[in-house]
Amino acid sequence: MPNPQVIEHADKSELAASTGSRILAVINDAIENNGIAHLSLTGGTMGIAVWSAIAESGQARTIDWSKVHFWWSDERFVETGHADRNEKQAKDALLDSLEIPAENLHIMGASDVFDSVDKAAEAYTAELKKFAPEGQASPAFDLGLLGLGPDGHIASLFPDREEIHLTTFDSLAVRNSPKPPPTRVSMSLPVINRARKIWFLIAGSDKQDATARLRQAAELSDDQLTAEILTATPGAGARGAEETLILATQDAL
Ligand SMILES: O=C(O)[C@H](O)[C@@H](O)[C@H](O)[C@H](O)COP(=O)(O)O
Repeated sequence: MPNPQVIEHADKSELAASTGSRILAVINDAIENNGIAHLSLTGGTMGIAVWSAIAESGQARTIDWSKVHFWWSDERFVETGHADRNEKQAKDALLDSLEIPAENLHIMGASDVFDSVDKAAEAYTAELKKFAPEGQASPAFDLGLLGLGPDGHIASLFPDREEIHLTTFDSLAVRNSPKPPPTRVSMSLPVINRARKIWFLIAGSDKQDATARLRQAAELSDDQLTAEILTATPGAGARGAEETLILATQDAL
């Protein structure tokens, strides 16, 4: 896999606007080449800001949204409609205003739908499998978007814990998350990495330390990424098959 590349942006709004345009270009390409696009979304400030930027730009109308599938790399296990839900934030920012068939929105289970977070995680593993090519456990995403926490986490894979080391293509239940809310569902790293492109969206000076660690790891080949590096900075393990971009604001670098 090629090593991650850094692209610097002046500020959050430039990062959101330019990433929004890039996302639409990836979707167009995927539809042109394969007739379908699979995107894996993230929550977090920038993860939502890109959808608001697309909404403001008016560019959304250029896409046939019936051909686009939305997945989430993690979700908060709270009830449907709760303001903490990553899917709710993305819907409010843009998705609800588009003509997307309900079956294209692959939403991780909410606490009013599943009586345990384990069942919500199992259901997502099954949903991924349903859309996987023959012999695979999940679809290959055309694009996976990721935020990076100030501690170096991605999705709900946090430092100094076991989850980042899971090697199966599953979604997993996360309890006692250091970032609230405490109960979550997350894709495992192998599922996240089944992506042609992975883009980190990173803004703000509180991300400097984590971004520096990510950039250090970006110099390493896949074989050099040790368990120790992954434990300290889970984001270091995320790499797309064709491309990994660190799209960041100046103050995050
Ligand atoms: O569920 C979550 O909390 C997010 O998916 C998480 O992984 C987020 O992307 C990062 O924490 C960055 O968030 P910010 O962009 O808000 O700093």
